[in-house]
Amino acid sequence: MTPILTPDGVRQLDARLERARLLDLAMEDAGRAVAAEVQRHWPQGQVLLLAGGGANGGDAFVAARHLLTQGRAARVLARPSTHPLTRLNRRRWQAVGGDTRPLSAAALSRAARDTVLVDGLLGTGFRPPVRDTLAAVLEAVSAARARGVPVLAIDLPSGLDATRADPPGPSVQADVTVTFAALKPALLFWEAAARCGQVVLAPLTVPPDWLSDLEVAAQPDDADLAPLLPVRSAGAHKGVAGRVWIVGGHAGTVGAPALAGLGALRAGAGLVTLHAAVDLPLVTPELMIHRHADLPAFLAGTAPDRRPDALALGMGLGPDAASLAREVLRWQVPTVLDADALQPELSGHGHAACLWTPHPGEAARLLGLPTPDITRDPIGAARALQERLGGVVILKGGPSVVARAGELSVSRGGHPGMASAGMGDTLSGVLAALLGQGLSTWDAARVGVRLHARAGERAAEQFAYGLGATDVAGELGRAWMDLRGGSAHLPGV
Ligand SMILES: NC(=O)C1=CN([C@@H]2O[C@H](COP(=O)(O)OP(=O)(O)OC[C@H]3O[C@@H](n4cnc5c(N)ncnc54)[C@H](OP(=O)(O)O)[C@@H]3O)[C@@H](O)[C@H]2O)[C@@H](O)CC1
Ligand SMILES: Nc1ncnc2c1ncn2[C@@H]1O[C@H](COP(=O)(O)OP(=O)(O)O)[C@@H](O)[C@H]1O
Repeated sequence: MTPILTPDGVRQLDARLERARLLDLAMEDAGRAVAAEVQRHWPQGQVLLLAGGGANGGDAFVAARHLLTQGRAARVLARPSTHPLTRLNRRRWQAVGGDTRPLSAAALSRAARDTVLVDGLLGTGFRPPVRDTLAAVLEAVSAARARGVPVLAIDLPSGLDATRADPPGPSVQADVTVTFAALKPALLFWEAAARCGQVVLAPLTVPPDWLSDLEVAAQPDDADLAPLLPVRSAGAHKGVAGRVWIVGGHAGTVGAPALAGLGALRAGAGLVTLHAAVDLPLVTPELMIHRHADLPAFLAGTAPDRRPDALALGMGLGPDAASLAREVLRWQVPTVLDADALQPELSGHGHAACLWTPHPGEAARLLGLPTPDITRDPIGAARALQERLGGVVILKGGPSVVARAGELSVSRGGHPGMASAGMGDTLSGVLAALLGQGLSTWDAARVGVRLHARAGERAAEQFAYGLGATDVAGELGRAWMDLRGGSAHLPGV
C-alpha cells in the first residue's frame, strides 16, 4: 500500500517539518551560547562535557563542536540516546573529529582533572528521583567540584526539577548556569537557586509565539518599575502625599506597627497615623500615635470623610485582627492585610484594592496546606492564594511573587539577611504608602517589593549579618533613587 497525503496532510507535514527545523536551530543556539559562556568564564584549558540521553545532552554535543572548532581541547562523555536531534548532533560532533566515550562515574572521575566540566546530563525533561547509574555520576561531579573543577550547567543543574523551588534530591552545584529562552522556577527560588551559581539567560532565535502561550510570570527590570514611582510636585503639601493609617500592635508585639509606620514614612507618605488598643513606643517622632480604649468601636464609628487614603492592618494586632479587618474592608479603601489579619475566614470579604501579604507560613494557613507545599511551588501557591482571596497577593520570600487575576510577577533581588523579624512589617508600611500616593494595587505591590528588596541589598552592604528592619527602612530613600536610575532630581523640581 502506498501512502497518499490529502491537502490537509500536506499542510500538516509542512508544519511538522518546520517545527523540526526550528528545534534544530534552537539546539544550535543553545549549544553555541554554552560554548560562548565557557570561553568567557574559562578561556584556557580543557573542557569535559557530559551528555545525557535527552535534548540537554544534545546541547552539550553542539557546545563541544563549537568549542573544538574554536580551538579548545574538548571531550564528551555521553549516555546512549534515542533523541533524534541529540543523535544528529553527536554525528555532527564526530564529523568534526570529536571524541565521545561512554559515561560512567569512574570514567568521569578519571577525566575530570585540570578541566572545566559542562553538565548536560538532565534538563527540563528530568523527573525525580534520579535513577539508573546517574546518581553515582552526580556524586562524581560533586567530588570533582570539591577538587576545584569549575562546573557550568546547561539549562539547569542536573538533579533539579525545573518546576520546583527546592532540590528534590542530590543535584549538581554549578558555578554558572546557562539557561534558554526563559527562567524556570528552580533558577529563582530558595535552595534550588543556590545550586545554580551565576545564571545567564541566553535568547533563542525562535518565533515570537514560541513562549507567548506558555509564559505565566514576568520579572520586571528596575527600568520597568521606575516610571511607576510616584512623583511629588513642587507645590505638594503633606495632605496630598497620602494619609496612611497603620492598625496594629498588641501586648508583646508593639514594635510591629512602629516598623510599619517607619516604612510608610520612608516610602513617602505625607501623614502616617498609628492606631492601636495598646500603648505604642514613640520610636519615630514623625508618626502620630493614637491609643483607643475600644479600637473596634473607633473603626466602626469612623465617618467616610475621616478615613485614610490607604491603610495597613494586622502587624502584631493579635486575635481581633480578622474582625477588625472585616470592618475596614467595608470601607473599600486601598488596604494592606498582613500578619494576624491573614486568616482563612476573610476569604470572600476582600475587594479589588486589597493587598494580601503572607509569608509561606501564613500562606500555608490560608490555603490549609503544609508549609513545604508552599515553598516547593511559590508561583502556584501565589496563584492559588489570589484565586481564593481576590485583589493582589504578595507571597513573600527570596524572591517574592506578586499575583493578580491572570498575571504573575516575580521580584528581583533582596538579601538573605532580610530573613529577620519585623522585615515584613516594614514592607506593609511601604505598600500602604504607595497605595496612599495613588498607585494601583498591582503597581504598588510590584514597586513596593522591589523597593524593599533594594533597600535590603543596600543595608546588607553595611550589616550583612544581623540585618534589622530599621536598617532596611533607613535605606528606602536611597533605594528609591536607585530605582529611579540614580537621580535625585524629580521632574518639574
Ligand atoms: N527551552 C527550550 O526552548 C530549549 C531547550 N533545549 C534543551 O532541551 C532540554 C530538555 O530536553 P528533553 O525534554 O529531551 O529532556 P532532558 O532534560 O534532556 O531529560 C531527558 C533525559 O533525561 C533522562 N531522565 C529523565 N528522568 C530521569 C530520571 N529520573 N533518572 C535518570 N534519567 C532520567 C531521560 O532518560 P529516559 O527516560 O529517556 O531513559 C532522557 O535521557 C532542556 O533542558 C534544554 O537543555 C534546547 O535544546 C533547545 C531549546
Ligand atoms: N532570603 C531572602 N531573600 C530576599 N528577601 C527575603 C529573604 N528572606 C526574607 N526576605 C524578605 O523579608 C521579608 C520578611 O517578611 P516576614 O516573614 O513577614 O517578616 P515579619 O513577619 O517578621 O515582619 C519579606 O518581604 C521577604 O521577601
